[in-house]
Amino acid sequence: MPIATTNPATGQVLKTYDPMSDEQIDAAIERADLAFRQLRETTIAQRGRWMIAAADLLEAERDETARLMTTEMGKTYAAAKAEVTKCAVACRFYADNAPRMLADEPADAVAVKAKRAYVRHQPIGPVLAVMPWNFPLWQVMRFAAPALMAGNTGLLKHASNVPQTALYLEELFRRAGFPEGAFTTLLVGSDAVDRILSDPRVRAATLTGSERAGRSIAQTAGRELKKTVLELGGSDPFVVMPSADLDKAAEVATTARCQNNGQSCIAAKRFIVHTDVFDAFAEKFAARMSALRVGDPMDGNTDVGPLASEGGRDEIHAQVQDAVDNGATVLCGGEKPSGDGWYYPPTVVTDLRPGMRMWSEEVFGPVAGLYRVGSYEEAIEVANGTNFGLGSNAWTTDPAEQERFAVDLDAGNVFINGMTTSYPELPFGGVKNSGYGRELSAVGMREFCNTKTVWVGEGKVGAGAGAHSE
Ligand SMILES: O=CCCCC(=O)O
Repeated sequence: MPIATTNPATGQVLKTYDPMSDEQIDAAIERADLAFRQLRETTIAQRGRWMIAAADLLEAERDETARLMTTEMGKTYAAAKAEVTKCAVACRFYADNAPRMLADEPADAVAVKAKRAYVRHQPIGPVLAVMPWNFPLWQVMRFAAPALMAGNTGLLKHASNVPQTALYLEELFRRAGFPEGAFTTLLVGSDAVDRILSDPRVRAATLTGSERAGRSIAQTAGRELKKTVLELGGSDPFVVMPSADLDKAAEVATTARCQNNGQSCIAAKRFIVHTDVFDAFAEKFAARMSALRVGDPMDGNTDVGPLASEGGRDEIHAQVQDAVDNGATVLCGGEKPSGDGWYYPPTVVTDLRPGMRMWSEEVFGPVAGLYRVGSYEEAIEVANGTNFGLGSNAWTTDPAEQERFAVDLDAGNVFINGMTTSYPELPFGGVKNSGYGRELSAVGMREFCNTKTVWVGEGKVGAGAGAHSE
């Protein structure tokens, strides 16, 4: 894929970039390594001031940055502005909370026969971040803010269709005051990732992307014995039980499916509805999905903009067609529009069965699969009957049932009576083929830290180091 900005609303190529040469990549890794040595000597308070400066810049430049993202990948301008704001909030959150998250943790010195023992969290070095286009600023920020606050440096290999957003990020951290090389954008294709991660100066990698990309990076990291955090796809269930408020559930279901033009790993994708409320929910949901306005993402009245690529649109249409050819029913949408731009209408498909592509694959666009179930047990079986396990939603006002869902849903995130989303305060990640490791919160920040045990003895004969007799 060429490194280029192509406007999904028109299909027009606006700007292209040559990939960096091997020499340029080497020089960037060298700068990241040098910057790491510099950054680890700075105080957390200093890094916090730079992170706050990044938040200030993001807020001041919100509208133009949002326009850039909309032009590169088609999300609505309103959603893009909200994304910039979310990034600024995360910068402030990590500036404020990193001191607490990285503070030494005293251990029980007596129990370990020490004079003093504690756990220290130290940075590990340059981390490669391979990031997707769907939240081009946020996906990067949720890695970069905690990583830089911890004293690591970042090397970003962003998706090839968002090069201008990627370059903006490098500039943002530089202008905020971080040392040269602390955060670098590598304009490279995915063929360069193996080489970069194999470089001994690069200590770890984080990837948000497809299962295929995750397997590839995990293979390299395994060979090189490097830590990885992988956030891969999802086919999130959205379960609706008889006690649920159906109007609210249908409203949130529509947002949960069509947020970001349907292109989110944690978008609800499979709507699993108890038979007692199935018809009522289906009617409300299809009505809301059909009412969404599809169009120019810069227009404030638009709910759903174009998909990011022509290939992405062809893929979801092929998934819908496959279901229809095999006996599924389309309640709304399902027709590929002609004309410029890679638009696709909000679509609801029901009567899905195992063997259909929509049953087992992630659908990355505004297309919902609707499943009828007869009991709690069947709801759990369908919800967990996927190789993915990222987010999940359950709608029920019964407290006992809420507890059961929290335990039984096989996912990294369970949201009851609400939409799955990420918060800087909460860990984010998946199980099964949705990946491993966590981003955000203290858990995410420490993924790229050396959690170091420090044991201090008396240093005298008969006490301290080596005094363990058992
Ligand atoms: O594709 C993944 C989307 C994550 C969105 C979020 O962090 O809220």
